[in-house]
Amino acid sequence: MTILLGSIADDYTGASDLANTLTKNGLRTVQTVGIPDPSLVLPDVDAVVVSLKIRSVAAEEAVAAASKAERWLRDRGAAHVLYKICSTFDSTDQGNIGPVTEALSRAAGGGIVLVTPAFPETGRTVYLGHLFVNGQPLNESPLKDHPLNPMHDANLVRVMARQSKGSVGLVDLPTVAAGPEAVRARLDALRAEGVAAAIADATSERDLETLGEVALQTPVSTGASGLGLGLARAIACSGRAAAARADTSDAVRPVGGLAAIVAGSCSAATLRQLEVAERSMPVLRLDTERLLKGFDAISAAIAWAGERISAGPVVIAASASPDVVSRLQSQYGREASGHAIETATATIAGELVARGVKRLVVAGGETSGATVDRLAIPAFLIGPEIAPGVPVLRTVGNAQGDMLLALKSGNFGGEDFFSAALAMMG
Ligand SMILES: Nc1ncnc2c1ncn2[C@@H]1O[C@H](COP(=O)(O)OP(=O)(O)OP(=O)(O)O)[C@@H](O)[C@H]1O
Ligand SMILES: O=C(O)[C@@H](O)C(=O)CO
Repeated sequence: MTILLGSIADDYTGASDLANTLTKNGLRTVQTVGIPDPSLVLPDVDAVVVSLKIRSVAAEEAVAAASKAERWLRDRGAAHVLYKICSTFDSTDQGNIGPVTEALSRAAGGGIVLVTPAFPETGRTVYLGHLFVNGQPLNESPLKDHPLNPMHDANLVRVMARQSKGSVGLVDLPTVAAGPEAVRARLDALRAEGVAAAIADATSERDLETLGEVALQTPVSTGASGLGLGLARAIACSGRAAAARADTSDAVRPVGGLAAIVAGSCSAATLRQLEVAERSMPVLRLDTERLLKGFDAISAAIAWAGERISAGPVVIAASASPDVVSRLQSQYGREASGHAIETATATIAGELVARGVKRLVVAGGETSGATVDRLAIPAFLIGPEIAPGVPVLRTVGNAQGDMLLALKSGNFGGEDFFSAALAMMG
């Protein structure tokens, strides 16, 4: 297998979002969880998205894991590697977008890296280096209250510079609108000034096609699914992708079994989706305060689910509003509370699967990462899209046999996302 496009995603939901975009834009794609074991049989594909869980770990750890994945992808022929970050640029002043981007660029021999989290289909646009989320500047959007990395600055040139050793420049919208030649000329000029990374504006798919065409001729880029769209279309236009079109129908063959939803995302979209789910499904709200005090919330949740799940899907959620989250964090610490709750939600998901759940929806990037690790799933085939950025996934190579999953990024999906997902999972 020769990979036309390699990607390293900093979390698992982001990986499935990207894999969905690449598939929709003509690349046969597989999502692996970490670097696959050599014994894992992968289908013949154009693109591999290696999912890592490195968004919120120490920068050195993120760099080490991403560097290993880059080596693996390059050894399989990937001439371009996209570092998939969140479309809301989730990170802190310590990283990890800057340090990982710099490490990947160094490994590829240096040069300027094009960076854009723009993903207009989900309302993420970048203008004059400022990120907007559904029309609101990042720092005024719900991301200001993110439990792990609250975003307080919409100026990505500044945000990226604070977490990078090299300097950061801007490719502005008029330049992008002028087309690939203008973007190349701007990157050359920035490189001559010693700039190591350039935030690129984009507000439309056309801008992303321009950026994808330019990025594809460089070894590394950093961005969200929008840049993936540009890269995929550039590869498809070059005629290098296999004649066989990406087909998602096989991935949703029925798997039977029970269905459940586990949510650890405290994002505004998830909170609304849970309210709506409460009208049609049993929803258990975990008492996270008691959980952190040592109460066995896991056994209680499993017992609760056991009484209901044979009658239909159940929802178990740790999710809470920003004021409740910040109260808990001030008492137990941001990392400690996040980690303890992720472990609890993943354990609950694992117990539900052990009791016959085969169709599972998980809300939240960190929550999905902990759950997929707990289930030891090595890879996913990409099924049809439930909502922009969220496909149905079919497990590959896991001990439980074929399962269907949906890993929902916190802010993705309409208010009826949960029932829409379950309807597509049979
Ligand atoms: N009630 C709560 N109080 C404090 N923290 C919570 C609570 N419920 C969940 N958490 C933690 O909040 C974090 C939510 O992050 P997660 O990445 O899962 O969701 P998200 O940020 O909405 O999703 P994404 O990263 O895809 O945008 C997790 O660490 C989770 O354990
Ligand atoms: O880009 C996004 O917004 C998502 O794929 C994601 O990474 C959220 O975790």
